Amino acid sequence: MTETSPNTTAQKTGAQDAPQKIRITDSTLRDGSHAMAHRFTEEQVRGVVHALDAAGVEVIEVTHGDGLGGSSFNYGFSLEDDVKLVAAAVDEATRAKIAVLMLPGVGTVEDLKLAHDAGASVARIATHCTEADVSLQHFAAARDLGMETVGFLMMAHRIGPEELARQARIMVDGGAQCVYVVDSAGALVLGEAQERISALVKEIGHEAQVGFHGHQNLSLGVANSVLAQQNGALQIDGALCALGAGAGNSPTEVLVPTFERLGVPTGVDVQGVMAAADDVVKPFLHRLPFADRGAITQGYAGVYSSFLLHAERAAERYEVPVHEILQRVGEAGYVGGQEDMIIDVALQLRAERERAAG
Ligand SMILES: C[C@H](O)CC(=O)C(=O)O
Ligand SMILES: [Mn+2]
Repeated sequence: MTETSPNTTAQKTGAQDAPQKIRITDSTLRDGSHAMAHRFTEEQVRGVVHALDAAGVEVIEVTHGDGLGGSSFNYGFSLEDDVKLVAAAVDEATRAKIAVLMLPGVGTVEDLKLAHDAGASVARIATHCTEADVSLQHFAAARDLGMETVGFLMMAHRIGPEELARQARIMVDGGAQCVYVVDSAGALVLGEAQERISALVKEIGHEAQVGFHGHQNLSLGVANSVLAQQNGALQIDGALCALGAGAGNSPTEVLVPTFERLGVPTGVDVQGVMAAADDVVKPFLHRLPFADRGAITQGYAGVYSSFLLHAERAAERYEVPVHEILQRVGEAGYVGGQEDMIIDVALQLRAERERAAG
């Protein structure tokens, strides 16, 4: 069975059978880019890739937090060019595949080609959970380039399991070999993650794999990942030290020993991945991802995790509480790409406060 073979074993075997191996994708160098305000250096990228590769992590994602082409005024400028960092990661890895993320419209097929030329071999194409159809030409291009393809249905809490499964079907018909339930807001609570994974496995599991990408805003990233695996997910995302948007991602160094204790093979060395977190990532962090009031509000109100730093900056500038901004952003239902609306919300709150003060 190849790494990207469908979930057939998960569907056919009984509970007593040995669990199928899952694949961990580490997103420290992509989702973690949000938490680092996109300031990763080449030296940091090399250090993280070296440690993850040595520990046996099979896929390492390296891109601006908002994917290829994300370096911009709206999302935040990268310190280093994405393609340069991808090339450094490819150079450093001895066995891991290097993945890139792209959001159609933020990045283009041309960006994907450049990343592929630099050695990236996995294309993760992300859309809002209701917009899978915008990914079709990008899956086709990635397949033409010979890349492995993964679909990312972001903000998966916003629609029900059956509708999400229909969107996953669109991605698979377009060429995705795996589709992820992406809990961008860290808002899915246990059974809600489980139901979405089950619906996708039922719809696409005989043709493609299903994955889960969690955020820790309600501290459920690891628990939701376990439930995802138990319901047939074969690809799980994590990040060292949880480095990711909002309160961060499911920590890779917690996922690996947890799955080992559950008897689920990951192929990753427990001590190696714990050392990667402690010795390589922790020393360069200015702040550890943490479920503070802003991040918890994101999980509670269903707000895109990547909005956290944008909201914190607006809160400071317009002197309004960050959790109030995020609560309003959640009520308004803004999605990735609407970062500028955070300023609008902060200005509204500020005006309301001034009116109330007379
Ligand atoms: C572009 C986003 O950061 C993708 C992601 O990791 C998520 O939605 O979560
Ligand atoms: Mn994420």
